[in-house]
Amino acid sequence: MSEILSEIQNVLEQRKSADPETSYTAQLFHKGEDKILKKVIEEAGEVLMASKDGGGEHLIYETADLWFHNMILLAHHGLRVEDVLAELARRQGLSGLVEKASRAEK
Ligand SMILES: N=c1c2ncn([C@@H]3O[C@H](COP(=O)(O)OP(=O)(O)OP(=O)(O)O)[C@@H](O)[C@H]3O)c2ncn1[C@@H]1O[C@H](COP(=O)(O)O)[C@@H](O)[C@H]1O
Repeated sequence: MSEILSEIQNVLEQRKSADPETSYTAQLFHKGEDKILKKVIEEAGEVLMASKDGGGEHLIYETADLWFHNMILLAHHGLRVEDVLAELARRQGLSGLVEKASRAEK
């Protein structure tokens, strides 16, 4: 896994028990799931707007916000980035169209 994702994830784990007065992340954990979900949706909307504005640096910035808040949501549920990467690895080489067709057969 990318070193930066790993480092951020370690910080997130530490922030679960940190003082909300001193950390944005600790504030979100303290406010709980609904606030974290609200941020994920808000950041997804900002990604949409950045794309419609032409992408570029703005899209990179908003995508970083979205990924970061999604990592907080995973951590809230006791999940890790490695879990998502493992799922992506499992799907590697499996065409999305083939996977969709296999679901339709069930
Ligand atoms: N990568 C990030 C990161 N990306 C975005 N953000 C924050 O996420 C927020 C983005 O949401 P908005 O723009 O809507 O900001 P806002 O208006 O302050 O948010 P609301 O009041 O609306 O909730 C901003 O406050 C950003 O500073 C981040 N805050 C922290 N990190 C990482 O997390 C680490 C720990 O941060 P703290 O827990 O704050 O020490 C940092 O060292 C960084 O590595």
